[in-house]
Amino acid sequence: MLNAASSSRLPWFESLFTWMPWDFNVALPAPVTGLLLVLGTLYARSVYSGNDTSKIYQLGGFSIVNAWTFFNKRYDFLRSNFDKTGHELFAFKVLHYQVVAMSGEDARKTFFNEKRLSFAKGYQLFMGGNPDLKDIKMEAEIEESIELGAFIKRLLKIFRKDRLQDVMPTMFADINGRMEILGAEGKINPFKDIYDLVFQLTVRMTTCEELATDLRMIERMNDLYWKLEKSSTPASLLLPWFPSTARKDKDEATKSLYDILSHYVDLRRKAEEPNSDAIDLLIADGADNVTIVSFVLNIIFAGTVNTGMLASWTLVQLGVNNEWKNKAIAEIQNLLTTYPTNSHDPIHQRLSAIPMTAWEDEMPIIECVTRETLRTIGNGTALRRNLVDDLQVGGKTIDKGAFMAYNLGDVHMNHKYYPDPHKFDPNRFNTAEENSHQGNVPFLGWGTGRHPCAGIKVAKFEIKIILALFLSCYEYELVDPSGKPLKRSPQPDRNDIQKNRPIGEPCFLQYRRTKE
Ligand code: HEM
Repeated sequence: MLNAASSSRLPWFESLFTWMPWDFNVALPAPVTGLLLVLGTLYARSVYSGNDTSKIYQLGGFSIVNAWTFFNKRYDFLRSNFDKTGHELFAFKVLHYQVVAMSGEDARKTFFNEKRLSFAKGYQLFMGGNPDLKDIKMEAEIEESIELGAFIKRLLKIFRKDRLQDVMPTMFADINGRMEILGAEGKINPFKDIYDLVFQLTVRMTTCEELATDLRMIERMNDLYWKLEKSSTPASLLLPWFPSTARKDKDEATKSLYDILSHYVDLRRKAEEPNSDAIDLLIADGADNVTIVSFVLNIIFAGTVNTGMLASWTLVQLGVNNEWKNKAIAEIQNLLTTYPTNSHDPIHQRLSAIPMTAWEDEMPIIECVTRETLRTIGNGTALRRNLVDDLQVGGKTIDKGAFMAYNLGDVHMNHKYYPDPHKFDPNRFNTAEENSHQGNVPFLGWGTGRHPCAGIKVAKFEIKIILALFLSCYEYELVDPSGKPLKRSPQPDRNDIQKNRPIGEPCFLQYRRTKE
């Protein structure tokens, strides 16, 4: 018989199973509780035991616990174990997979520069959320380097400077359209509304006019991406063969996204006149539907997640830093004066007359602000897989097949490189300051070494045009859910591996339109 006195819950034990596909959240009889306490103690003892100093420090513990914390509390798991062990490398098991967590300068250099490490295989297992047509058996196996190379070649073609210049007025019109819906004053949640806007802009740049103007279809696609994110649980990623609900949701969402995009590709194939939209360019290159859809799905994922995150956080930071907000506004005003148009035109049209070169090279203030924002929030974990036998790091050997994890916070939150690292201070990146450090301060927000971000130009461009229009047309401040102004920006949830949203209650931008 179970009653309140004879049963209890063990939070740590429940936590082992919250990632499993079945519900284990039940009250336990006392004898079971006792047994679990013994097991729990054994587990705790074994966590840091039995290490050979010539080898990489091996964490003990149940691999299932490591799996759970590595997925759900990744940042805390890595940082706390570096602190506890005092080692620059430590290894642990996630199920039967060996993972080596790395920190320090030597490890960083190997991690980002060693050509025998696989980028794609690193992310495949431990990062979900992106649509993968292989899940629905719709992609041919191609050698990774060829596949990645072809992907980046297409990406650079779609995002060429002249294409961005051409599409700029339409993008400004898209942003303006959304702003008109917002009305003269109100409150938005940047982590929803700015994400949605970035999603729409990315669809605009990577698909075709027919889809980019169908807001209901864009919303449907956005919902499907959310479904993908939610279904990226440890169980669905580590046990893809297990028929969990999450796995089913993931496959269904991928299939629906495939069907939607494939429909638009067919539509463009049948069009009488080809145009210069991205899908038409890909068709003209001879790509089949699976290749086009796979490409577009991945770009929308890469584009929306990171760009949405950075655009939202930059607006949040400026919402509590008036000094930098005013400097950014002055920079935009200055560009409007340098590239004059009819001052009676609506502001979005005047901004779209600024040439691409100016967006890239003539906005040093906004560059510093976004870079500092990225430093303070860009603390995700980069992943690789070792494909060779004898990879040496710091005199220790990393086994063939092992996964490797490097958290960007190792640099971005490091007092050695960035004193008072939690302080938001764009001055760290003004050119004179950077020169005084002789370029020795590493910055990993856009990656480095063999896999630097291929979308950096387009991401920066999108963020700048959103900021330019928002800052030019609205007065705004950061407020809590009750509308009370916030003095400080919230902290990002560094364990939120998908989107880095704020910890705690949501924050809002309370705005008032001041210009048309
Ligand atoms: C604010 C926005 C963005 C940020 C902060 C960002 C950040 C990064 C980082 C840190 C890496 C390196 C990861 C690693 O070494 O493991 C990376 C790589 C990459 N990013 Fe971005 N990214 C952003 C936007 C984009 C966009 C918009 C695209 C595409 C449209 C994109 C495409 C890529 C690709 C393809 C790679 C891999 C490059 C390669 O393997 O050589 N990114 N990004």
